[in-house]
Order: sequence, then structure tokens, then C-alpha cells
Amino acid sequence: MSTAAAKVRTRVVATRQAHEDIRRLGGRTRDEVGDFVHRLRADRTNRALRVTALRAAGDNGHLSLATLGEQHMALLLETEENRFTLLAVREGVHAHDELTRLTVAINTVSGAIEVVDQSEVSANVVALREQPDEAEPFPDTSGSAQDGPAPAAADPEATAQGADQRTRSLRVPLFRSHDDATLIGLGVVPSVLPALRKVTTDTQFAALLGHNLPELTRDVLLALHSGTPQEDVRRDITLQWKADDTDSVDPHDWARAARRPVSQVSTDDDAVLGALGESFDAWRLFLHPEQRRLATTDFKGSAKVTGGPGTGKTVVALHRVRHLVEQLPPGNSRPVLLTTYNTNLAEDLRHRLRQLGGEELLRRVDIKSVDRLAREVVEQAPGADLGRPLDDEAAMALWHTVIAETGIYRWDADFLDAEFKHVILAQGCGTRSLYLRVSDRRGRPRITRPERTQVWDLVEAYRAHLSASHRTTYALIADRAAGIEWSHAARVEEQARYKEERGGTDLVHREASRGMWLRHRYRHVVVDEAQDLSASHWRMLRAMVTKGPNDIFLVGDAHQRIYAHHVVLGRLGIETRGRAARRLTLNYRTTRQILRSADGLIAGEAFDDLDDGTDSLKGYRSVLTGLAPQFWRAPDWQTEMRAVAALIKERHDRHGTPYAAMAISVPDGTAAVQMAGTLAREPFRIPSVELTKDGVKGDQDAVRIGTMYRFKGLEFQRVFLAGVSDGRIPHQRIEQYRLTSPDRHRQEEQRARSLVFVAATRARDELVVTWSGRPSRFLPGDATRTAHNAAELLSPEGPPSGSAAA
Ligand SMILES: Nc1ncnc2c1ncn2[C@@H]1O[C@H](COP(=O)(O)OP(=O)(O)OP(=O)(O)O)[C@@H](O)[C@H]1O
Repeated sequence: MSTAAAKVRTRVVATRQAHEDIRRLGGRTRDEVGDFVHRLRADRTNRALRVTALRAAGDNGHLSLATLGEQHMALLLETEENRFTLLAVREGVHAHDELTRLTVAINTVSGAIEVVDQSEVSANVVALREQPDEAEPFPDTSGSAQDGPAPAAADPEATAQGADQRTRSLRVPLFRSHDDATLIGLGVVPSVLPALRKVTTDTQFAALLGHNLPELTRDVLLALHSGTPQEDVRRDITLQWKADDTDSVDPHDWARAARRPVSQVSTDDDAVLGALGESFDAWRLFLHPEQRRLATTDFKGSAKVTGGPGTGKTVVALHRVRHLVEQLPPGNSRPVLLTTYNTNLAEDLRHRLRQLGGEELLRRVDIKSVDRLAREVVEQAPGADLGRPLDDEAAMALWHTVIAETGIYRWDADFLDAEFKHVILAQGCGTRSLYLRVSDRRGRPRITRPERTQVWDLVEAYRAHLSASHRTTYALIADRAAGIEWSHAARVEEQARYKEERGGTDLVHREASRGMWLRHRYRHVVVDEAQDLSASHWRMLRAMVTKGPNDIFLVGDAHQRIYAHHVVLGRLGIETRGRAARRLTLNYRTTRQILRSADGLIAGEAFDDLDDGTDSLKGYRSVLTGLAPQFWRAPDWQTEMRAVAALIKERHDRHGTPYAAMAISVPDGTAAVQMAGTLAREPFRIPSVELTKDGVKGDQDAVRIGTMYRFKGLEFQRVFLAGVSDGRIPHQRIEQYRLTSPDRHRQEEQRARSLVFVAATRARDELVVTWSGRPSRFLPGDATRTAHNAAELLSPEGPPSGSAAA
């Protein structure tokens, strides 16, 4: 450091738009920006940095241009105390001109610093002015879900009508009913308005959104375009973005704007370098204001975050963990538990938490699946004699044995297993008489008292088999763990009372005599995929943490429930009322087109909010746009599998998609083996790996294949849902209940729909749905009409036009 100025710590942060620039430019951009940021922080007076002043910004800021390496330039804002904000990055010979003409302003709603290239945006929109909409990227919600490849044979009359409508729409600005003041008041950046006023077609609107616009502008415009009333947009979007630190944003105070979380994103500028250095995931730095609030708010007790797929619930949970750890006194223990449904997801959480806060953060957090946690609790208990747990298949086989031995054929294994888990264990029915009296059968079909007597006999036989063979099940382990933790919690509370009464005398002695520390296991518990935890899991978690501020923070989505555990958290001692129960609605993963098809899968079903209330996907939206899902029909399963292989090979060879970024869901284990075989054979020779409960072994570049259950919580660039045929999805066995047990039929149907919904919403860029024979009745009505013929894919001429990936 050569001067006094250089001794003041230089802070460099980047806006979301600058990050998006870097992501879009790809290649060497990241390295050049990273190198520049590094050198700027080390010594801002270094002349080799090639920073030139551009103009003043408001009362207390300066804009400069910086040359980065050989090919890039950046626009920088400098404010007091040596703080630099990276606003935009451009590449190539026009970089200087492009950056100089950017409009830079403080958004008067959010207080964020935003940039727009007015002339580029206008030029692109005007260029499309006289062209009619061909792709219809924003069909109305009642229309076809298909806006990708056109169906093979179009109806000439319909086409003529469509063209006519489109020609008419050319002359009418899409946003004519919203005046400038209203749009600005809702948060739209003013500099985009001249271009917006020229938008008369959906294609132009899509082109406008193709620019790296500020997130708030994009969100407001999409909502208005889809017909959301202004008041709803104001309430659901604008208010969420309102600057926290003031009632009215001063558009000249650039120093303050640069300090706001919405502008500078992370409070730690190392994070900027970290993000540039490693994988480039925006979620580590940029939280939506609502996500940020949830991650950092102090709650009086527990808090619950619900929201559709891809709304960043896991991201919030991870940031929450970091926030909780930051509040801890120094130490070496792990007082924060981060838990989820299975090992695979727990590993994913560990990986993402490491990305967020490195090993230092991981050191204070216990990360494991609920079943592993339950097992450890039981194993550590004095006199534990656990028995080896049966896997799900073996547990089911045991029910078959019990049915055959008792000769009671009235109930099938699925029913008995569910009754045992979701009623008997969930309600803590230790005796026949308790079971006979249970009134809360949420999510379960009704059965009479004599029928329950019969079920109880079967359950007793099942348990007898388990103990005779010294085996157990995961559900029983969780139940036992909950019991152990409850008695432990009772002792902790008893001690606390004693301490209060006696003022602490004799306490050390009492603790020592019990041979254990009398305190709760954790200070904070954070739960992901909450919708699939059982009542026993919740009882265990409730007892593991001291009741009080920020004790349990859970995120989940009943629309994605696939294990049929319907719990009412309030009745399990986890109260999340008022502001402690929040919903996220903005999807960051899936394009609008895919989302719309996926939503159709569960439309009309009723869902709970993990409590006594109901939940819906109201307001659920995505700011990403792309191709509509593709549908492929095949005459038989063999052709279907080969068609999937051909599509995957094409995506890999022509579009450069790594195999590991693609996943195929299949209806069952047998289909998984068959699919892997087809992929491996000539002419495809595609590597694949099975998605198991524990994830995939190794990190080889191989296509992931698994049943829909295995897709939970994950995401892939391209998802192929194979075998979506009548009788396979939903499985035809549920038809037997249609007349005999309508309740059960409805529940099985809902679960099957949720399963497809989960699998479909794992797709980031592309969703391909295939079937053989008749399509599943879950698919939209027009799937058959718009489907491509899979057999054509395998013809020597190659795939028909329109099958190409994005
Ligand atoms: N604020 C954000 N900015 C950018 N990307 C985000 C943001 N929040 C979430 N994402 C991205 O959105 C995707 C979905 O996030 P996440 O997995 O947290 O969602 P989720 O609600 O837990 O999803 P699901 O319920 O479907 O498992 C991820 O790719 C994540 O990186």
C-alpha cells in the first residue's frame, strides 16, 4: 500500500445486474472481473487498474469506467468510505460506448441502483415491430400450454384467425392501461418506459424481457401482463421491495443507496470474490427482500415458510442457518441442527451451506436426515438394542406375510403400512383402545370400529414378527427417538424448575449423578422439505430444542407432499401464527411455460398449510421464460425409451448439455434398469447412473435415472418424464378404490399428482414428457394433439424439425 488513502479498506460489491452481465458473458469474463476486484481491493490507487472518471452521480457518488484485462470494461460507482459498486460489465470494441450510454438511477421504490441501456432495448423492440407473433411466448392462460415447436399439421382456419388477431394487436400498446406514474410507483425503472410504450406484441414483450432488466421491473411487468390487478401487484410485489430504511427514497443519495442490501447484495465483499471464483450461483448473494427478511428476522418462537417449487425455500433455510450461527457466542459445539427428509438431500444441504459460508460455518451446524438423527438418538440411549431396520420394500413384504398368515385379506399392504404410520404411530396409539378412540384421521380414509379391531390384530402380528426377528422399521425408530427425546426434555424442564426454586445450589451434583448434561440437544433447528416429515419426526425435533425465540424454522410445500404424512404442526407444539407463517411466491428455477404445465397437474386439488389452514399457489410466478414442455408419443415402451435416448444424445452432442445436467424419471425400478440398458446400447452409448435414496455415487458425467420419488428437492437443466402413460401414472392399482373406497382413491390420486408435479418442477430449462400407448390422464388435454411422433426420431433422416432443444 503506497498511500494513506490506500490504507482505508476498499470495499467492492456487485449489483445483481452486474452479476447477470458476467454470467451471460461467460468465458473469461469471470476471471477478468475477479482479477480486477482483487486488485482494486488490494490497492485502489494502483495506476495499472485503468480506472477513468465518467461523471458525478447525485450528491455523493462518482461513476467511473474500468478496463478489465483485454476484452472487458465495467461501470463502477464510487461512494464515500472507499466503497465501489460494480454496476455493469460489457465486452468487446463497443464496451466503452455501451457503458457510457447506460442510464443509471436509484429506484424510488426499492432504493436499489439500477441500470438500463435505453437505446439497445428500444432498438431490439422496434426491430420486431412489424413482425407478427409467431412463437406466442405468452399464450393466455386458458389456451394451449404449447408455445415451442408448432404441431405438425396446423388448422388453416385457426391459423388465419390467429394471424388476424395478431395483426390487430400490433397497433395497441400492451401496457396502455397503465400510465407512467403508476408503473413507476409500482417499481418499474423509468428508463425502460420509452421502449415499453412501443411494445404491442407478445414477441416484443419477450424481447424486452430478454434484456438484463432489474428484477423488480421484470416482476411487475410480468404480473401486469398476465392480468394481475394493479392493487394486487402493489401488495404482493411492490410492497415487498419497499426500502426498509426509509419512507421515501432520496434519488440523489447514492452513498446510502450503495449501502442498501438490494443494491450491494452481500454485506461481505469477500462473497463477491467467492462467487466469482467458484461456481456462479446468484442465490448466495442476492436474496429477494422477502427471502432476506425471513432469513434474518427474530421470531418469538417457531417460524414456517411455505411456497411452491423453486421459490428459494432451501436458499432461505441456508441463509437462516448462517444468520443463526452468526448470532451464537463463540464455541466449538454444533448448536444448530439443519435437517431434511433423506440422506441425499442432507448432503445437498451440506454442499450448499459450504458454498455459502465455508468450513467455518459448517463447524457449528449438525446436518443430517431426520431418520439418521432418530437412529443416533436411539443408539445413544442407555440399553439401546435397536435391531436392524427393514427398508421400505422389506417392510411391505412383511405386511404381505402377515396378511397371508392371519388370513385377513380385507386390507392391502399399502393400506396397513399407511395406517400404522399415519394413524397408529402418528397419534401415539400404544393400545388397542386408544386406536379405537382416535378421531383425527387427517389424510386417511374412514374406517369403522370393527374394522379397526381387525387392523389392530394385523398390526400386532406385524410387530410380533419384527421383534421375533430382531428387526425394526424407520417409522418405529423415529417413534422411539421421539419418546426418548421427550423424556429427556421433561428432565431438562424439571431441572430448570428446580434450579429456579433452589437458586442453583446442588445443581452440579444433580447433573453429575445423572451422568449427562441436562440441556436440550440444540439451540436452533432448521428443517427443509418439512411436508414429508412424520408426526414422530416432529415430536422428536420439538423435544430437541429449547422452547423459545427462533427455536424451529421450517420450510416446506404441501403441494410437494409425496409420503402422505399429514400433520398439524400446531398440535405438535410447533406454533407459527401471524408473521411467523410466510409464503414465498417467486420461482427462480423454472420457466413460466414449464410452470404453467406443472400447475395444471395439481389444479383443483386442495392442499393444507402443514397446519389447520389451507394453502394454494396463488400469486406463484416465475420471471424466467423459455420453451414450452415438449410431448412425445410412442407406439410402445421400447420405442419410447429409444426416443428419450435420441433426444438426450442430441441435447448433449448438439447443444453441449452435460449428461449430468439431464435426468430421466421413470415409473418404477424395472423401468429404470430398462432405460439405463437402452441408453448404454448402440447407437447411443450414453452413460447413466441411478438416482438412489442416497443420491448418486461419484460425480461422473452421466444422465441421472430414477423414480419420481428420487427427484424430490433436486434440480436439473433438462428433465425427461418417461412412461407418463395411462395405467402407469397414476398406477392402475388405484383404480380398484374408485368405487370401493372413494376417500382412498382421492388421496392416492392427489399423491400421484404431487409426485408428477415434483418431478416436472425440477426442470430449469427444458421439460420433455413421453408416453407409449395412451397418455396419462394427468397430462393436459392438448398433449396428444401437440405431441410429436417418437418413431420419427428414430428414422434414418433424424429428428423432425421442432424437436430441437433450447
Ligand atoms: N434470490 C435468488 N436469486 C437467484 N436465484 C435464486 C434465489 N433464490 C433461489 N434461487 C435459485 O432458485 C432455485 C430454487 O431454489 P431452492 O432450491 O431454494 O427452492 P425451493 O423452494 O427449496 O425448491 P423446491 O421446493 O422445489 O425444492 C435454485 O437454483 C436457487 O439457486
